[in-house]
Amino acid sequence: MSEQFDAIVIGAGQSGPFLAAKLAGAGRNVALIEREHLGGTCVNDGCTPTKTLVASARAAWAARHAAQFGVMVKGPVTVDMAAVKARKDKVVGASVKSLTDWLGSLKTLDYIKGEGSFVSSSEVKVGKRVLTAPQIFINTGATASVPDWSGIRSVPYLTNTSMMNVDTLPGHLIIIGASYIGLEFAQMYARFGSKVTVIERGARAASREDPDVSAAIRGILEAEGVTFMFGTTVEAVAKAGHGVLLSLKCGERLASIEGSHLLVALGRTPNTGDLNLGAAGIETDARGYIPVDDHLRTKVKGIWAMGDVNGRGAFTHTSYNDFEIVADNVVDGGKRSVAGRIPVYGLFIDPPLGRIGMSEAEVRKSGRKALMGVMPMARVSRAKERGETQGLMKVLVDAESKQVLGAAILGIGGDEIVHSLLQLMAAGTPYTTMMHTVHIHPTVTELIPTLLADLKPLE
Ligand SMILES: Cc1cc2nc3c(=O)[nH]c(=O)nc-3n(C[C@H](O)[C@H](O)[C@H](O)COP(=O)(O)OP(=O)(O)OC[C@H]3O[C@@H](n4cnc5c(N)ncnc54)[C@H](O)[C@@H]3O)c2cc1C
Ligand SMILES: NC(=O)c1ccc[n+]([C@@H]2O[C@H](COP(=O)([O-])OP(=O)(O)OC[C@H]3O[C@@H](n4cnc5c(N)ncnc54)[C@H](O)[C@@H]3O)[C@@H](O)[C@H]2O)c1
Repeated sequence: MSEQFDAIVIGAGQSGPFLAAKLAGAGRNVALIEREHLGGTCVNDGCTPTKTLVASARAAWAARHAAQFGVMVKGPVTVDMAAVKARKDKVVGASVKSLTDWLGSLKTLDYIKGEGSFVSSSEVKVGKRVLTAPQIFINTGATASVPDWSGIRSVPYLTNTSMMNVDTLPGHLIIIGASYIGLEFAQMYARFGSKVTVIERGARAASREDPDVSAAIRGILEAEGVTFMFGTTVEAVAKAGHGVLLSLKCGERLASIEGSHLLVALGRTPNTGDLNLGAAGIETDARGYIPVDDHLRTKVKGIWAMGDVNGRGAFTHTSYNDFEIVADNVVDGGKRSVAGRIPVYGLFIDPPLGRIGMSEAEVRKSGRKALMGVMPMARVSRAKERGETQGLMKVLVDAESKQVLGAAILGIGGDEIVHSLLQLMAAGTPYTTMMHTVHIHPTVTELIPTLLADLKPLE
């Protein structure tokens, strides 16, 4: 006998729990199915713990550089990795608890621990239970991809998930992949005191960024002792003592490298393999994502897909925005759409990168007439006063409409400051409005009008 609900949510990532709560708040009977931890990747082994660790790494950096500010720290600065992990666990634990308490307080929400899989387009199995509902929402997220290199299964490699259990200092951490995950962990562990080598098959770090931004990111990390090996792929992996030995190919040249720990950070695979989607009549695309329309509906009536699993975003804020769109449409009778969502994200190295809209490369490819301004952070008073002048600011605007097309702010506060340009973009306000507004001194944002006053045609 199946159990009847008004709605079923599979996966408790960054949209599922909020949608389940919204539906329950509207008086609907909802089943929320989660096989691991409430809050999914972001809370348990993604944003929250990594940014907590980044904060510990920043404290280590500040203590080591205190003398440069006239502050004397006696003796060598050491990092207690068990205490770092305990602090991280506390922050994560509090977040999971508050989510658990909140969801537990909702009377028509049934939280079911287990793995959900489709039996038909209106039925989902969890353990021995079969649930049925006219509306089913998938929010199953993604997991670290693991390559099929020879020997990989015989070594204790790490992913972003198992990294969360590390409570000792790796002697030499080798990271494969120089993108968001690899770069954040690289700087963090270099600051904790590990030797860090990053291996990347492409030619630069953060290759989705423009070459000047990539080069500045590389410079920041190299200055802190991180070694990069570009144009390099792993051929095989083997155990070596307590660590790992990697056989590498750098162009035509063969090489090897030995490390105490290996972190694999080369992308994520959507969690669709366990859902038995065929029973619901849903097919994934070639990379395993669930195709959706602009309202996040799958091709099967009554089934939606939100978050990383739909391939329309790969961030917590995009997953949460998926919840807002679906909730508005399904509960409040709205017509919101994902079309036109401005791409925004941060890279949380220190100083961070804040990114909105199009890159220079994307603007060039679009062929439109544009203006661009670039300013090194070394020109910003606040950066000089703080003694942190690495990075650059870059803004692109449409030459005719004067609207902001995109921006990259790599520097102190870059992740926050870039939002001022985001609001101009969202409101369709010409950049000249910001140029003519008085800003607070001394801030980083006060230099954006100066940057805008010096825009040059993109040749
Ligand atoms: C190391 C790291 C750092 C990150 N940092 C940031 C950051 O700073 N900012 C940012 O915006 N994004 C960041 N991200 C990305 C962000 O974590 C994800 O985009 C975000 O979690 C959205 O995921 P989601 O809602 O799609 O699902 P997820 O958070 O992945 O959750 C999906 C949930 O579904 C469950 N599940 C899967 N299959 C089933 C099933 N069959 N039955 C039941 N349950 C199931 C899983 O157990 C999981 O709990 C980071 C990611 C990583 C890995
Ligand atoms: N700050 C943030 O918001 C944040 C932080 C961490 C993760 N995330 C999310 O997690 C997702 C995954 O991040 P990621 O860094 O794992 O992956 P990614 O897909 O962004 O980058 C993977 C990198 O690994 C390289 N690579 C792939 N195969 C390789 C190989 N065999 N040898 C050497 N290099 C190889 C690629 O060239 C690329 O540079 C991102 O898309 C992002 O959405 C976001």
